[in-house]
Amino acid sequence: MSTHAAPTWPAEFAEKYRAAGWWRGETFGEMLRQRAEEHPDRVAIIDPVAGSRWTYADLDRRADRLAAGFLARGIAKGDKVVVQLPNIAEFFEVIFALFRIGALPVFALPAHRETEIAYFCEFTEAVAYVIAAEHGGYDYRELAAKTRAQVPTLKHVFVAQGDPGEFEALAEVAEEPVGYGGPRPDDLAFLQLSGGSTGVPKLIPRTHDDYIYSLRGSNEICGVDENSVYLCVLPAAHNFPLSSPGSLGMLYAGARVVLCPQPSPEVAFPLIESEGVTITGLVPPLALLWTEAAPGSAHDLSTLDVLLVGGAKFSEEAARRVRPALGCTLQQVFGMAEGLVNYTRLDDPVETIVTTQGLPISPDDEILVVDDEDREVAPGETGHLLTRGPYTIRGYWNAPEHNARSFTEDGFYRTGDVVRVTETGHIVVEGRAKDQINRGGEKVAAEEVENHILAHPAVHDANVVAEPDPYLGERVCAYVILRSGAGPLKAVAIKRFVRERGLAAFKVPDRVEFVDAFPQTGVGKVSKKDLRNAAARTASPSL
Ligand SMILES: O=C(O)c1cccc(O)c1O
Repeated sequence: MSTHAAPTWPAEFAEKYRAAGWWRGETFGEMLRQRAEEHPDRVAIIDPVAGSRWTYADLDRRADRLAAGFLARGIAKGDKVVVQLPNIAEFFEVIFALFRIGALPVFALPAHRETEIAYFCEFTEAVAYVIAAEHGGYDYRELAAKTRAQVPTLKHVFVAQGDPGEFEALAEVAEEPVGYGGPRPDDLAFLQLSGGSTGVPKLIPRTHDDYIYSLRGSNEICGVDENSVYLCVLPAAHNFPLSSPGSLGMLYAGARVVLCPQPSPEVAFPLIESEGVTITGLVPPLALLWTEAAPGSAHDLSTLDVLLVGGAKFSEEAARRVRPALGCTLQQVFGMAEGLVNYTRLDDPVETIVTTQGLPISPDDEILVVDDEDREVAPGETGHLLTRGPYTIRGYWNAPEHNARSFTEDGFYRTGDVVRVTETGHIVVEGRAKDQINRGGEKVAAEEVENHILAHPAVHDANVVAEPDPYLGERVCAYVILRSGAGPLKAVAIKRFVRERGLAAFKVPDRVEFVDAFPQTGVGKVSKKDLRNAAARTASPSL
């Protein structure tokens, strides 16, 4: 059955999820077609910068025409297309065009640079790359030129917005729609990025059936209906704003998405007022900022019903301030692009909302909390979270060795999170076992950053750990041992070196400390725990 380059659900699980009604045989392409037939004139996407308000009929027609243009350029079912776009309406036009023909978007973030983009393109043998000409003061055409020179499979670069330069403008690609055989519901819909803890990012294969179920489940839990208006504040391709319940949840419900070009209260609050936004999702640092700004704001935020906060730990004190400041219900969300998503429920008692990360979406989400030997801990005890279910992957794309470590033999995903489950079944995140820094919701794999620092000719060894930050929660701290004989080096030289290797800015160490040796554990391994403690002791109170 499977043509996936990744493990998928065993037949008996697939049958169970279909019989339970979780997988309903829907695809994204058909879903949009249905919505456009049901309510063609309802507004689907608002892009305030471009001034566009696309109805469901508009989005449907655009996706069809672009799909035809992609097909005419030889982009076919199963092909990979790296999509790196800011929060603009074309993001949806592109991904629905790809969904329709069964080509797979690979969701890059605007913050990714040469190293990441070249890796995504090479690893997936991408045939096309979609960018905006410029965004946030950065020229993506230069990035595309470098990437194309490096990746032979990459035949097309499409520029969705701005001067295309040497590349093809997306607006020129559209053609009269043609017939095409779309994907099946159990085919892959796209590749999402893992927060990961390994040297290179892992790719997460999601199917139409499984992802659409997570949208339907999220919509129900978050009270989304056709009157909802979602403000997409975080980068649109991120799993959280895409699906929890996110933009795709809105399109599933026949609701409305307002694209926010920038997350500051100065930009977001006027949009909440003018568009009557009812629901949005933020990472904790932004939730803090909004909570501080709202009481003094002249803007009417009264339409806002629900604020989802997730991506990193949200402190109880900050959580308590959300309703008084913003006048809306807080919903904590603890999710992962690999699948499992937990929400506090809208009618949970306040104490539950401010102290837990909620309950899974599905009755068929299986949760295990285990010790270091994979034995279940006693109820209420803290341990490693393992999970399996109707929208949690059974393996990363093309990564058999990594999969053997990240999944148990019976298909549970090792999340790397350390949790406990309360008597009511609510999950409380207590920490993590994976070697990762959670920088305000952006997950940074320590090993990936260490590898880049190690490439510096003067560096003998490097260890990267999290240090506390009052705003981001955590930031990236690198401990570096220089080679004997290497001249003195400044911290900025390491930072610049890493940045110039073409790494997303959020991965560049915030602090670099030079040391003569690393603390060791009893068995002589580097003690990251001691390094984290040292970093915490010496961290400056703010950036
Ligand atoms: O990846 C995440 O952090 C995340 C957070 C909230 C909701 C999600 O779906 C997520 O994937």
